[in-house]
Amino acid sequence: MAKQPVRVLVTGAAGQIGYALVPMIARGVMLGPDQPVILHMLDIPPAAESLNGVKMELIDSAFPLLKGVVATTDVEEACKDVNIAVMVGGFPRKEGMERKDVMSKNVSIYKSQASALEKCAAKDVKVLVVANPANTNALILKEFAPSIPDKNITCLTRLDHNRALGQISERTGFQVSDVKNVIIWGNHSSTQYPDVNHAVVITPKGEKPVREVVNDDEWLNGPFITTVQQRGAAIIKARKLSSALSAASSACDHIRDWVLGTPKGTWVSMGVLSDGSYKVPKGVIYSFPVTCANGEWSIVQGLLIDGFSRTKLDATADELIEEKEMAYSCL
Ligand SMILES: NC(=O)C1=CN([C@@H]2O[C@H](COP(=O)(O)OP(=O)(O)OC[C@H]3O[C@@H](n4cnc5c(N)ncnc54)[C@H](O)[C@@H]3O)[C@@H](O)[C@H]2O)C=CC1
Ligand SMILES: O=C([O-])CC(=O)C(=O)O
Repeated sequence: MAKQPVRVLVTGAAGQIGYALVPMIARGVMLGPDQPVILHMLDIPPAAESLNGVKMELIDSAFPLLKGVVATTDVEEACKDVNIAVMVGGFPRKEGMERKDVMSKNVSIYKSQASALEKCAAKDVKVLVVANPANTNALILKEFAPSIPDKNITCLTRLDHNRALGQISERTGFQVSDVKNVIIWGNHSSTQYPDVNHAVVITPKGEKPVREVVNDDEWLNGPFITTVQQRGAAIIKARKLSSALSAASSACDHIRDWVLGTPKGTWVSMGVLSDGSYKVPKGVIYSFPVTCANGEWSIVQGLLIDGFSRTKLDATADELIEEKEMAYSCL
């Protein structure tokens, strides 16, 4: 029997991530090749014409899985009965800015859209915040949508996770699909900590630790970390626009693994509400290693954190606490 369509909201759908993301969703990249979808697209009134153009292109693409398109500038209409909400709407940073520099513009959007989601979305809606500062926007959304379960509100650090996999693949010559279990800890910002201490490469001789295969701790503890931390800025410098296709692709990875489960023996990175695991302060949305099954994520427990890592986990937590205070002062 054919599955019932899932309603997927994309906010900021007339923007550049939106333009890359909606065809991926309509093709089944996010929810699988047998899952029909109805796309809900929200943008602001000045972008209404452009949003309608995206709707026209979706119709013209004749995607077999796409069972309907709602394109609107009315936030409540956009949120009505949605099962999944990918929150991309907001202002991107420009060259020379840190992600928290767009805080005052973006957190107020997340406060008001939290109320619309709470009022109109399906009760078990799963929310992924992409717009920056992603962790803190997700936190604000959580605080102002108290009836949405905390575990249903997440932010995107999968792009950073995928960037780390890509760097290890480039360095070692192994396929990116043969590298697994890197971790992004903390904030989606330049303080994030890309950690390879538990990562492995699948080689013809079996699984080997990334540290052994790379055999260059100086690179792993220095340029590797800063390259991943600064990759967003490097893309902005090169494109004069922020990452769009990689952000869209990673957003699909995030939701797909959350809904359909992570492969056995593999974890991914997701920004989720801290429960105090790994001595991370409670009450911030922090990126952890997680596995997913039956539509729920769980933080991977019991990983050894050495002194170098401890300092880095704490520094990115401190920044999130500072961002939380800054966000409240903007509201
Ligand atoms: N977490 C991550 O890994 C990444 C996050 N980002 C962030 O994603 C966001 C979107 O980036 P782009 O698509 O490049 O920007 P963009 O400027 O091309 O698109 C943003 C869209 O949001 C719309 N918008 C603004 N306020 C809105 C509101 N209140 N409701 C609905 N829509 C609204 C704008 O009209 C625009 O169409 C930015 O905040 C960017 O920094 C970008 C890349 C990666
Ligand atoms: O860096 C930015 O502003 C956009 C972004 O979040 C990323 O590419 O990681």
